[in-house]
Order: sequence, then C-alpha cells, then structure tokens
Amino acid sequence: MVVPSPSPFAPPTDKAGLRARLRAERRAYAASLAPETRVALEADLAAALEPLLFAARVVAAYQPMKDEISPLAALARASALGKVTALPAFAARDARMTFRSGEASQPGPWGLLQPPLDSAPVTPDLVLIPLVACDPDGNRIGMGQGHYDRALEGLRGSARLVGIGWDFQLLDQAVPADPWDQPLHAFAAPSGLKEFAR
Ligand SMILES: Nc1nc2c(c(=O)[nH]1)N(C=O)[C@@H](CNc1ccc(C(=O)N[C@@H](CCC(=O)O)C(=O)O)cc1)CN2
Ligand SMILES: Nc1ncnc2c1ncn2[C@@H]1O[C@H](COP(=O)(O)OP(=O)(O)OP(=O)(O)O)[C@@H](O)[C@H]1O
Repeated sequence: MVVPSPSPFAPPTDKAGLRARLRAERRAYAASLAPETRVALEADLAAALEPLLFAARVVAAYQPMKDEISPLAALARASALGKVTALPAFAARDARMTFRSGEASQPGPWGLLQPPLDSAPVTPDLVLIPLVACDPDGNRIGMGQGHYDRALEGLRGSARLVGIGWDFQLLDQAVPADPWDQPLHAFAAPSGLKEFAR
C-alpha cells in the first residue's frame, strides 16, 4: 500500500508538531508585548478568573516560564479573597509534582522558584494549569514530560482543572489526546473564560 507522506507545507496536526508550532508562536508573541501591556493582560486574566477564585477554597497556580502568561496576579487575588494558595514543588526534575502552600522562595527545576519542600502539601480544588495549546474539547498539550497529567489524575474528581494561556493558545483545530491525558474543564485567557463540556 502506498501511504501518502504529509505535505511539508501542511500545518501540523500531531502533538509534537503542534507543540513546536505553538511554542514558537508563544515565544514570538511574548517577545512582542510591551511590559505594561503584559501586566494589563495578566490583570484581565485575573478578572476573568474571579468567579472561579471566589468559589474555590484552595487555589494552585504556577511560577511562569519566560513566555507564559503569569497567573500570579490571579493567585494574589485569591489570597486577598482569603483562599489558601499553592504552587508546584519538585524534589528533583523527574520527581512527582506536589502542590504546596508557602512563598516561592527556593530554587526548583527549570529555573523556577518553589515553596520549601517541608511546607504543607495541599489538595487544591482549583488548579490553574500552564499549557502550550488546548482545543475546544479541553484536550491539552503541555511541555511534554507528563508532570501535570500525573499530578491531575487524582485531582480531577475533586478539582476544577483550568488551562491558562494567551488567547491564541486555544485552537480551533482538534488536539490529539493520549490515554493518559487529563482533559481541562475550562480555559482562561485575557479575553475571558471558556468552559468546556467536560
Ligand atoms: N510554568 C510551568 N511550570 C511547569 C511546567 C510548565 O509547562 N510551565 N511543566 C509542565 O509540564 C513542568 C515542567 N516541564 C518542562 C518541560 C520541558 C521544559 C524544556 O524543554 N525547557 C527548555 C530546556 C532547558 C531546560 O530544561 O531547562 C526548553 O524550553 O527548551 C521545561 C519545563 C512543571 N512545571
Ligand atoms: N499518569 C501517568 N502515568 C505514567 N506516565 C504518564 C502519565 N501521564 C503522562 N505520562 C507520561 O508522560 C509523557 C509525556 O506526556 P505528554 O506528551 O502528554 O505530556 P504533556 O501533557 O505535554 O506534558 P505536561 O503534563 O508535563 O505538561 C508520556 O510519555 C507519558 O507516558
């Protein structure tokens, strides 16, 4: 049987190809933002999340990498609303991710600060999740090491799983899902919150 090879000009539909394309888009977009524009977009993100923050008891977010939208304004808002806040912590780069309360005061993997490993582990009921891309069914592409898939497995019954990104990171096209992928309940971006049928 002759299997037609994909055109080198066709946009990617596989996970690795989509990850590479959207990582490049994210890098270019973040580099194009004036610092004050970026702060304003991150404030819009926090406003879009307000109803979810209000309803939550324990909110987990993440320390942003260079090109990611920061959820830290939203996390500060959660704290002001009296919620427990948490961040990921790793004993090693390939260790299981845990969510811990406390200031991000210690160096962790990937150059990101994290709470001390002896601070309290918490079980969030709202998780703000970094992503490279997602689709309207909540399928998510991350950085490709499965850290979030593994950590979210046990939380999806009891927590709202909300992907966070710049607006263009929610794609029109379907993202392929592997059996271990944990689908998102919603996506939040500066333009607002989109709930998925999950
Ligand atoms: N802010 C944030 N934290 C997160 C994630 C994330 O996507 N965002 N992750 C989501 O799962 C995990 C980290 N996953 C990562 C996977 C790959 C690379 C990576 O390839 N980084 C460099 C290579 C250099 C390096 O390893 O330091 C690169 O971009 O080429 C980074 C983080 C856990 N913490
Ligand atoms: N629950 C799990 N148990 C064991 N291995 C897992 C689990 N979830 C994911 N993995 C492994 O993690 C690897 C990366 O998965 P994938 O490409 O879907 O990552 P990702 O969702 O993009 O990354 P991340 O979740 O870190 O943002 C896969 O090789 C997969 O085998």
